[in-house]
Amino acid sequence: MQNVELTTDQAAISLTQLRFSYDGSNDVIHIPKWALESGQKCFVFGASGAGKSTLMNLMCGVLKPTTGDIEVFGQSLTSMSARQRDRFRAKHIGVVFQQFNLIPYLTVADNIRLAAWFAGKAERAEQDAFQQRMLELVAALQLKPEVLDRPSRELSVGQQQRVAIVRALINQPDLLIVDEPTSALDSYARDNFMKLLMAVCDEQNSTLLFVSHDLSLQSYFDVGVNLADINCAGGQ
Ligand SMILES: Nc1ncnc2c1ncn2[C@@H]1O[C@H](COP(=O)(O)OP(=O)(O)OP(=O)(O)O)[C@@H](O)[C@H]1O
Repeated sequence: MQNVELTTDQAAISLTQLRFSYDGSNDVIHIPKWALESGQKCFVFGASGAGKSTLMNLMCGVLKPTTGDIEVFGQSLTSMSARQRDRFRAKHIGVVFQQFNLIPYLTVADNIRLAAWFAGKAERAEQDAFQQRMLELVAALQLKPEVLDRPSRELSVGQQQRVAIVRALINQPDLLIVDEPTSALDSYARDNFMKLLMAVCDEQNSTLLFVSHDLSLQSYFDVGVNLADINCAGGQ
């Protein structure tokens, strides 16, 4: 898995006979076939408990399928070890989890640097170009540069959300996967956030997979998928 160059002319995500269960017997996910084209912005929606977070965790390699295959830009996550998947994710996939997963006592800048560190680019995190890109992304997401020196626990939920996006984008991921990030925001802040997210993805040529139960967000995306339409397990 070392230094694999991804070919972005193929599907960004390809699922084949994908099954997953938490208890070893009841499938939460069973998707016979599904693919997302490279460069698309895809909205995956479904009711609470439908399996959205589970699917997202499978696609980014945090969970391993019970059976079936997941390919990301032609690389099979299922044939990788847990360590290889972690490294692959750090290099190629930006992930924003529901709870953002920022380390509360670290400054915002250090939280962002960690992403470079996990991608095996620790020295890059100390370089001027990295600092510059961090400032550009912070500005693009309408955060003040002073925020970089504050512990992340001091930030509002909306600010933490935007920091989580900066951290997910700092390694210029080929694929950005975002889980339900707008639920804590009011409708004005949400609209603003969505426009910023789309602009930054366009600028970086990142394929976007965005998971939510909020159907009103669908208009921002090229493709909308109701999880119930592709998931034969049907969720709970
Ligand atoms: N760690 C876990 N162990 C066992 N069951 C789980 C676990 N995580 C989720 N589940 C179950 O799997 C099903 C799908 O959950 P999941 O969190 O993927 O749904 P979701 O669509 O993301 O829901 P929500 O919109 O409420 O976040 C649910 O029935 C849930 O109870």
